[in-house]
Amino acid sequence: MLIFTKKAMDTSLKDLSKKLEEFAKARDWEQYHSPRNLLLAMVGEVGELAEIFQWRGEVTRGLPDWKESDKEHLGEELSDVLLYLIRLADICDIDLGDATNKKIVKNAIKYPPKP
Ligand SMILES: Nc1ccn([C@H]2C[C@H](O)[C@@H](COP(=O)(O)OP(=O)(O)OP(=O)(O)O)O2)c(=O)n1
Repeated sequence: MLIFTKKAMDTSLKDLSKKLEEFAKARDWEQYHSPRNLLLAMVGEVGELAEIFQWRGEVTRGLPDWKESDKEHLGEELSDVLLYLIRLADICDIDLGDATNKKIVKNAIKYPPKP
């Protein structure tokens, strides 16, 4: 049986997409959210994400040695990348959930599991 936490159940790509649309509308920022601007903003956030790992050497899964504040920072930068990605997909009229599910199927055909 699959058990979801309340947090996970409450959040879908569509929910996030709607929140981002409302966020942009409320600030009259839709004019800035063009595909190219969003792509550049996302790449900028990927750079900030990379900075967190820069010079640390290899990192153990689960980040057991990291300070809570560093983990929080990581969560924020991951979120920034995701938010711009979702917004970019939305502005380009791509259903990201659907496209991702299709890509997972395609990947499974291209890379079959070990017999
Ligand atoms: N025109 C904009 C500007 C910001 N945001 C949202 C999406 C991101 O989640 C976040 C990015 O904000 P900042 O540009 O202030 O970047 P950071 O939060 O990374 O701040 P800093 O660069 O100071 O660390 O705000 C947005 O949707 N549209």
